[in-house]
Amino acid sequence: MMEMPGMSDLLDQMRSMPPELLEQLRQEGPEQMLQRLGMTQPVSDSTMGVRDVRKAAEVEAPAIYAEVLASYCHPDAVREYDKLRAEEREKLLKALRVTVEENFQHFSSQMMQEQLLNKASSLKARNAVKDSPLVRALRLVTASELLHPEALEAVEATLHNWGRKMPRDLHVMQFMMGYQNHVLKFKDPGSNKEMWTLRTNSTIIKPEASTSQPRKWAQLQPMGISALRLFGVATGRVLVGKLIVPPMVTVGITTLLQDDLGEVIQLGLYNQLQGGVTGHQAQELAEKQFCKGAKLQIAEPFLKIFKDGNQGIRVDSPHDIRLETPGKAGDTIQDLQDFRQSGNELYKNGQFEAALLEYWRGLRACDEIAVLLSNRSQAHLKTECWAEACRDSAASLLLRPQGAKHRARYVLILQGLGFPDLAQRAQKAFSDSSMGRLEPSIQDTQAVLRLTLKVPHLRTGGRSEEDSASLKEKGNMAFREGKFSEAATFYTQALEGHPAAEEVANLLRNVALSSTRAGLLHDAVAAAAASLRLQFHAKAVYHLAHALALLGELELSEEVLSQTGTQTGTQAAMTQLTGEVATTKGYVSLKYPSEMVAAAATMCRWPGKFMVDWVSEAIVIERVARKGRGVRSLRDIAFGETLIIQRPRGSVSTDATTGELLTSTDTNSGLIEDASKVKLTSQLTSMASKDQLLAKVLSNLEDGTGVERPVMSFHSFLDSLQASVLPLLLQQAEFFSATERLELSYARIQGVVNVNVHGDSKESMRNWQAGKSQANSRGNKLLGGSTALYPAVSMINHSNEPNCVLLPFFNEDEPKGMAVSARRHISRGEELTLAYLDDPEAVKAKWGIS
Ligand SMILES: C[S@@+](CC[C@H](N)C(=O)[O-])C[C@H]1O[C@@H](n2cnc3c(N)ncnc32)[C@H](O)[C@@H]1O
Repeated sequence: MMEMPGMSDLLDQMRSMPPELLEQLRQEGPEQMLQRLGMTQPVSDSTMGVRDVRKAAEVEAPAIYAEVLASYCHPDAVREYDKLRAEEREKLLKALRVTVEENFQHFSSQMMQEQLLNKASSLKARNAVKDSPLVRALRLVTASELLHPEALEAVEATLHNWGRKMPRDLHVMQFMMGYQNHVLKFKDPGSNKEMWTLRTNSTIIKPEASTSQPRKWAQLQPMGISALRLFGVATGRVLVGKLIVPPMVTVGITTLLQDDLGEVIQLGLYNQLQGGVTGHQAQELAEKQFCKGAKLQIAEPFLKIFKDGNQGIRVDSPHDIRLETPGKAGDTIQDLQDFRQSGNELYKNGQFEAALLEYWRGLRACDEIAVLLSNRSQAHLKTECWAEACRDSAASLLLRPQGAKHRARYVLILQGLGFPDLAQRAQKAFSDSSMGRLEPSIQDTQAVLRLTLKVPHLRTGGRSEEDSASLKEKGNMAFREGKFSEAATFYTQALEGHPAAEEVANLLRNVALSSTRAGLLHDAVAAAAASLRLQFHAKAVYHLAHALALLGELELSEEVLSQTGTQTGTQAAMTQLTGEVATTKGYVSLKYPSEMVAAAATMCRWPGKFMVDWVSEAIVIERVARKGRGVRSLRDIAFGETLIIQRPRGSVSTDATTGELLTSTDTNSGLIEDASKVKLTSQLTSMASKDQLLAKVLSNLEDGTGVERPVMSFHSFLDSLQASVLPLLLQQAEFFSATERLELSYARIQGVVNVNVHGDSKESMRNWQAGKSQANSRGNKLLGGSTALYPAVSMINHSNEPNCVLLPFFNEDEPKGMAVSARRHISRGEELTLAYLDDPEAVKAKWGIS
């Protein structure tokens, strides 16, 4: 990946420009300014994909690029081409086109900027360049007057070694030179790393099957680098190697992998960092996760030629790699504190998923605490204190999910509590049984939470003088003698006296907070509840009540809050939370009154902190002729009635003037996607590999392939309590049976994003907030904007004369949520519709809807 000159450079240059030139640029507006940056292609201005662009160029391009290959590239590359099958040749020529077009834009923009700075007159048209294969290739997409001879020469120079296999040492040396420049810029305190322009090209990615079944790693046959075939997927094979350089990050991670035979190959790893972080923020994270020395397995690798001309493997789906990072996972107090600190740093940067990984790495090393909790749950089980037993058992499973004894105990306890369906589901999840799916009723899950969370949180009593190990031994002895209550008391004392207990409770509280921020609400509940089994802390109660309220469990949240009492420092926050939960409960019981929603929409501000996913009982998802699924009314709906309230299930906002200008181009379609959409796709891809609930929601959304998705209840599209997550356990794959786990490919998620997300430019959001325009008259998002997914809202089909209206709510410039209201009376049985965009032509181009 090549790094591009920053937009900030241009802005800085503009400040030092002659006034008349500056005025000329201002008058030209942002579109032209972007063109001067070399972005001459059309921009995908909103939410869903554009279908046909540059068809003429598509027809002529292969022949012209075959000429480019023969005229400018090394004979080795031509020989490689000759060896390929027709469809692989086509891909090679497309890869060449990506290099030519992207490098040309890069060099042109560099020259344009230099000239802008040096003399205004250079903006005028220049002499025509001589005809050549390269010029003919670029004329397919660029006006003749924009072809700078210097830029053409620079592109030509980059083609000499394009597509050739490079000797190992040269490859490493070239990489390290690039890395040093990259890191110097990144780590130089003088350079403004907030302002980088980052480009990626997604024209040639691995063709992926649309299956969402987990990959069977054990069945893959190992292979070496020499067995890779250009533009082919090594089906049924796994490449194993070691990373031999530090990672270099722009949009994806570029690094080098060496196999057992000492051969080296470049890797382009996308969507692999926790939370789908990209850009400069990702460098430190990548250095941690993809450090030199890490062992990597790549399933069914795909070999291509990158934009920089190097051969290499591109990986887009997190499920395609397995990584073993060297480093500690110790359980000393210092280790735990280190994990907490590094997690906290990431949390401060807003990298919640990455922070969670650090916290969990620490927590998963806490065997002794897990055993004590498990022993105590066994003691409670014997005395049939099921609720206590359940909480301890779940807490121990968070620390040690694979422990067979811990798992068996959890199943027994659910039975003891009186919930055989839940127990059976847990049994299936833990035994990876392929027997049919079982989803217990949501009422069962709610009931277990009500029972278990009623158990008072343990408050630290007086500590015993004895050390934890001998107290545990005493507990074991009491247990063997059948004195189960006594055993439980000894285990409690052993936990209180354990040197790591406080740190584990701290880590769990941090998990609860980060999980809430990352939208992993079941995880937040589980972690907060577990921390309270080790130590009473008002903050843990707060996190627990907060996550429950966001899940829509308002009464349960109130019950938890009522158990707290007061604690200095948190009382104000608790009082506020209690008030907010009560207010939200009022809104829900009144079905979000239309006056309240309308008043909030006028101000663009949602009253209070909470927005809880909610859908009116008046609407239902059904199959609709020729539209897939849609939403229908079950009764007459009054004008203004609120129908859906939803928080985004993933949302990204960007501002190119204060941050990165990140774009992704698809040379096939000629589209440039903006930063917020590129980042959201990456975020959802990474998150869905950790979060089974999100994976399930995404797998049930349309992805543009024409495959019919099942009719589901609205409930399954809401971020609310879901019965598929076992009580007080996590929404991560390890707590779901292998047959139920979903592994969604990047291509699938990209399709879902194209069809379903809502996006807006910064400019249009501000106008909307100032009451100046409609929210769905989008502007250019390249300079800044937001993209978010609202799964329930995206069930509603489009109409040019819609009967519903979308009301967006913002928190500063971040989308906070969406309301759908009736914009006129809707009769029973009518389909609900929204106008995706105001312009019918744009709707036709993007969704093919006329
Ligand atoms: C955001 S989704 C709406 C829900 C979708 N029908 C489903 O089953 O998931 C957008 C997609 O729905 C379909 N669609 C929406 N409005 C339509 C209309 N008026 N006519 C035909 N298809 C429509 C198109 O396939 C479009 O890509």
